[in-house]
Amino acid sequence: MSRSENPGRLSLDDFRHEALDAVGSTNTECLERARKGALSGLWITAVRQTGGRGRRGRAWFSEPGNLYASLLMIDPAPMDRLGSLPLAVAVAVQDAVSRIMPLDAPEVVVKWPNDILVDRRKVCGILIEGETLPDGRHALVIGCGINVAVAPDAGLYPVATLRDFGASASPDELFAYLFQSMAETLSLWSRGRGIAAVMERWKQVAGGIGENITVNLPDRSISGRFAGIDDTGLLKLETDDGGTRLIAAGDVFLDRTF
Ligand SMILES: O=C(O)CCCC[C@@H]1SC[C@@H]2NC(=O)N[C@@H]21
Repeated sequence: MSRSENPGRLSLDDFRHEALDAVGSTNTECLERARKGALSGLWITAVRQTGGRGRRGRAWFSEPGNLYASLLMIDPAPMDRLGSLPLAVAVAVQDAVSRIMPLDAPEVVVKWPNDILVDRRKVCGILIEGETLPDGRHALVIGCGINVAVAPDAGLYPVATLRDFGASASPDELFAYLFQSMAETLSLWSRGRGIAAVMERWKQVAGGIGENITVNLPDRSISGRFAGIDDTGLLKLETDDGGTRLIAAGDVFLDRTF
């Protein structure tokens, strides 16, 4: 397929990086750049953020020592394919983090859809935000906060730093791996047929498949057996009544060690 038939398709050459010292939020900065005409593939990193944002409107600890990085994408895929984007991002982050971990460290595991865990503790938060630009294009920003050296307690999940497991890489060194893995993974994902390969990789690095889990939905919690994901990245939950529910969004809690 030519680029004109699929304008969102990314190639490795589209990715570039701008490093800042302090910024309000790297996600906000990317969205502002998009409004001024920036193209897909722009990474903004910052040593610290003065207004770092987490999911559900929570603040995100953003002092120096951790990695704060956001990637801008413009119309990366048709809307019906975007549900798999958070899982593709998780695949790339899992790969980058794995590369800086010592060989004897516990495995780096993905918890649906895109939490990154080591020893069942969260080491990275991912916030994907989007907006429609005045010219009708859709900007998406993928924001990654990785606990390299500091792990503030978020209350919801146990947390850890990569240093806790003996990783000595700096935020800049980790970013070099993230830049590479995100470019490779998203270039593949942005070609329609590449999604299947990325979803297969997600299953290989996922924790808890086959185990009992609880999913907190906005209005209630449901428990069941985590039966994996469908082709579009939806979570398949087998419930006690014998049915299978497909879940698009929710907070997953693993009932057991994996
Ligand atoms: O709540 C979460 O788990 C998501 C946290 C995402 C934090 C990152 S840090 C870089 C980017 N800029 C922000 O303001 N948030 C994201």
